[in-house]
Amino acid sequence: MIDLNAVSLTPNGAAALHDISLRANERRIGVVGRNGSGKTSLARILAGLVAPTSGQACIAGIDVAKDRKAALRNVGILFQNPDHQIIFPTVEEEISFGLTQLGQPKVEAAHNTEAMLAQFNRAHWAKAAIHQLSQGQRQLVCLMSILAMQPKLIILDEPFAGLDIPTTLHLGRVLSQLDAHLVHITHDPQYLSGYDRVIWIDEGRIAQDGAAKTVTKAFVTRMQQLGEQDDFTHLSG
Ligand SMILES: Nc1ncnc2c1ncn2[C@@H]1O[C@H](COP(=O)(O)OP(=O)(O)OP(=O)(O)O)[C@@H](O)[C@H]1O
Repeated sequence: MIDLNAVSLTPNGAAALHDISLRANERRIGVVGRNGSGKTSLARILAGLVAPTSGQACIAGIDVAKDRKAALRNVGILFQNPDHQIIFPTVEEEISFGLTQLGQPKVEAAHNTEAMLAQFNRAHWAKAAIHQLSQGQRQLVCLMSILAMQPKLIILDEPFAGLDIPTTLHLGRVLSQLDAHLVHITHDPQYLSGYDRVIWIDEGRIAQDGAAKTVTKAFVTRMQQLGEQDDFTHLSG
């Protein structure tokens, strides 16, 4: 599913990712790392939203930076802040937009939008004004927009940040039931229990990659050691 070959990303001259090579086919992959370590940069590369400065990123055999249309079919990305993703005033417009981007005629897109809302028992949201929904509800709209497009891989960049406990649990249940492959970026390793693989990114490089339990344990131990030092010298920039 994921094939990164010597990927580097150097926006504005400073490297965010250095020479990352990675092959992965697990269904549930976690990504952890400090602030500024390169997690979001990696997410944007995987989704094809930015092209690597050097190297190549392929998802399901597609170079996602070069073939944007195929990338849209294969990869969905859910950002931490739904407002960075939402473009349209109503829920049905937001969900059907992605489907028309995939080439579905308006009638088909409308039908599939209705089906997606019904699947989440949210048919009554169709005409709702998105700005009147809560952050958790807007996050669910974004997730429905992505799921409607039936991607093979979904990238989650801190999907629970700012959500209350019941909303987090609800979204977590929805995510755990998905057939799609997930790459879940988080600062909270508890969300990665039961995952197939965890990758720890540090200063734009893979610091550790392996079984979820082993990597999250090493990561937490290291983060606690750094926390005890009580300084911010590791923050890049
Ligand atoms: N478009 C850009 N222009 C300049 N620098 C960038 C750009 N995108 C990322 N960077 C830099 O690359 C580094 C990695 O940033 P990134 O957002 O990927 O980190 P992160 O691990 O997601 O951080 P956080 O956990 O704080 O969200 C940072 O030093 C950041 O300032």
